[in-house]
Amino acid sequence: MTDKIKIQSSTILSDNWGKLNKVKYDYQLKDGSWQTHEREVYDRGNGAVILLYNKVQDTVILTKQFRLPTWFNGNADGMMIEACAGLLDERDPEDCIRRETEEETGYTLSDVCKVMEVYMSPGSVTEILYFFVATYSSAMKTGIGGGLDNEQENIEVLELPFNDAMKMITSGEIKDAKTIMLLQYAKIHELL
Ligand SMILES: Nc1nc2c(ncn2[C@@H]2O[C@H](COP(=O)(O)OP(=O)(O)O[C@H]3O[C@H](CO)[C@@H](O)[C@H](O)[C@@H]3O)[C@@H](O)[C@H]2O)c(=O)[nH]1
Ligand SMILES: [Mg+2]
Repeated sequence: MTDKIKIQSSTILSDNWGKLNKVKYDYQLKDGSWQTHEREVYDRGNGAVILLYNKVQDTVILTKQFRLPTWFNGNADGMMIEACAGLLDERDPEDCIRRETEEETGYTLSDVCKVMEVYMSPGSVTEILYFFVATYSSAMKTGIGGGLDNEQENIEVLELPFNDAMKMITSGEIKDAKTIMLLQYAKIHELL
């Protein structure tokens, strides 16, 4: 914790699914002087995301689902193609992403590899996202996926050639940051 920050006040603007606070704080500059800032901070917890890849087939598993915030901001049908991801509960990120993968894609994984931790929107959202990769095969398919009915997820599971997925970044069909980061990670590290 830094001693360059002194919180003056924190006001809850919304406390529902996530918590939105307005925070007033003093921030010490390099020259030792202090400035007063006000920022809104949205806390909806942390998350985990995973790219499933198959070296033999050169394919990846992605998901497709409706994302309301994107529909409000230029995404005509609101559908997003994304790597499988979920919010963390009390379990650790690896346990969570294994469970999320089963729920959303129907695959039960063996080894998973954590590759990075990322603040996805550091100016306003507290979330850290834990990034994983894992190999999959048809033998690991133990369920139908699709997400939980009681969470109204309606997730479609896509199996795509890796090269097609990479081209979909350029074409704009894939516009989700975590998904682009994982596909590029796979390319840079020659996972497939
Ligand atoms: N009632 C209610 N339910 C919500 C709300 N927001 C989300 N939910 C429910 O909570 C579920 C969360 O599903 P997860 O699979 O656990 O999370 P995610 O939405 O896929 O989150 C992942 O992607 C996000 C966006 O990229 C990431 O921010 C997050 O860390 C994670 O990786 C959603 O499907 C939806 O049913 C809300 O405001 N109100
Ligand atoms: Mg999800």
